[in-house]
Amino acid sequence: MMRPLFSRCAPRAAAFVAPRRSPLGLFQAARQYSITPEAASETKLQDIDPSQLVINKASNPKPLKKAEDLIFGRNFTDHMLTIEWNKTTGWQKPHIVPYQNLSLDPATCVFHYAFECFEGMKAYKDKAGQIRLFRPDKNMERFNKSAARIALPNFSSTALIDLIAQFTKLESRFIPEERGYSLYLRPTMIGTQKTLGVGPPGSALLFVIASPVGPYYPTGFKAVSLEATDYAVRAWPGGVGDKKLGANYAPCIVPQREAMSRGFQQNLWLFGEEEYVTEVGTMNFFVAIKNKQTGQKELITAPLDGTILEGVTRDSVLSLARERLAPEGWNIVERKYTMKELDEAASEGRLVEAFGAGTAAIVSPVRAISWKGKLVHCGLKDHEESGEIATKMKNWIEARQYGDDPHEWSYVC
Ligand SMILES: Cc1ncc(COP(=O)(O)O)c(C=O)c1O
Repeated sequence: MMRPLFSRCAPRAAAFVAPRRSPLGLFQAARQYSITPEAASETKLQDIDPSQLVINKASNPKPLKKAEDLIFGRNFTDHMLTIEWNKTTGWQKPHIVPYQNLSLDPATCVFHYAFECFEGMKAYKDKAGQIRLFRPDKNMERFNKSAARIALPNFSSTALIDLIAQFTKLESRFIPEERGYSLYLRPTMIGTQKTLGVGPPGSALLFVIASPVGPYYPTGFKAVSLEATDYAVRAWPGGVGDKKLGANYAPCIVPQREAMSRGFQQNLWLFGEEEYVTEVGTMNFFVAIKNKQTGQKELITAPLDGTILEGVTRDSVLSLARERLAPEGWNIVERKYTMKELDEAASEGRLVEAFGAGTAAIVSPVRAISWKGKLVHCGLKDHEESGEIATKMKNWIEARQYGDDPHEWSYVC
């Protein structure tokens, strides 16, 4: 019988460990993650220390699934990375243990008040067989921001990247060699204190699990159609829609199911009376439009105003567009735009293409959007499944993920 993971969980009286960061560093961390100086003082506790990693290997390695049988998020590797935290001593020794159930008291705060945040990132195998993480620093930055917003502890990004790299290397046999395959990594943090009192958790667990995944479009791009949701909102100014909290996701399922029941693959989230376009399902959204006045081509996406997730792919698309499309005459714009504006551009033949952007698919071309009872066509011809920019972006980003285009975004484990 395996030892339950939480036998180590009770806070212990331990020696005080001197802070690693200067007081100025602590203040800056507090500002960066919008946490109070009191919360920042928690960083005086032990930070995550990769040199203390304890590895307990699985005695029964799992048989590998055939690459073509992989279903997203259904199969998991042999191990998991776990790191416990408590408010008395901070982060404990990291462990890599056999993949196993968690044992939690029914009164654990995560079950009652949703103290949970997570990340979604991928590891790729390059032609030389090396394992590469794509922009893990971005995921760690967002993970820390999400955790701080729900009173979970922060940690050193570089320390967790180091541990995720070690964990990923240990699981490398699960990453198929073929192009398009990868290992989806799910860093997760939960509050583990046993209490029904509503307050900051006194203990937490950070764990990372991994699931081998195949190409999102095994037979090439398939453009999707969307339903604009006008009866529910995903996020609002001052809310938490820009954080990757589990609590943001469950309420999105019903509108998504509604859209699917009417034959649309995803729903498009609008905001406010103006019906600003924000995100599509669990992806950021881009549109390419010819400007009405100047005729200039513009690649537009909603700004980071707190109502959309700060997607790593969104940032990659913007950065590549500024590097490679701007010199060709494209204007790259982060601004608010409305569904009415899209409809007008479509009816005047100025809507060139639209696509979602996220880790799962990289880009997801959009054929049409159902809005106020009509279909807004997004520029694809009937026989086309992707526009030019979506296709280029997928190729450019993939080249960096798989190391064909060596770049600092790719972290060799
Ligand atoms: C709501 C939401 N928006 C956007 C994204 C895209 O983010 P990323 O590019 O970091 O995967 C995600 C990804 O999980 C998401 O859940």
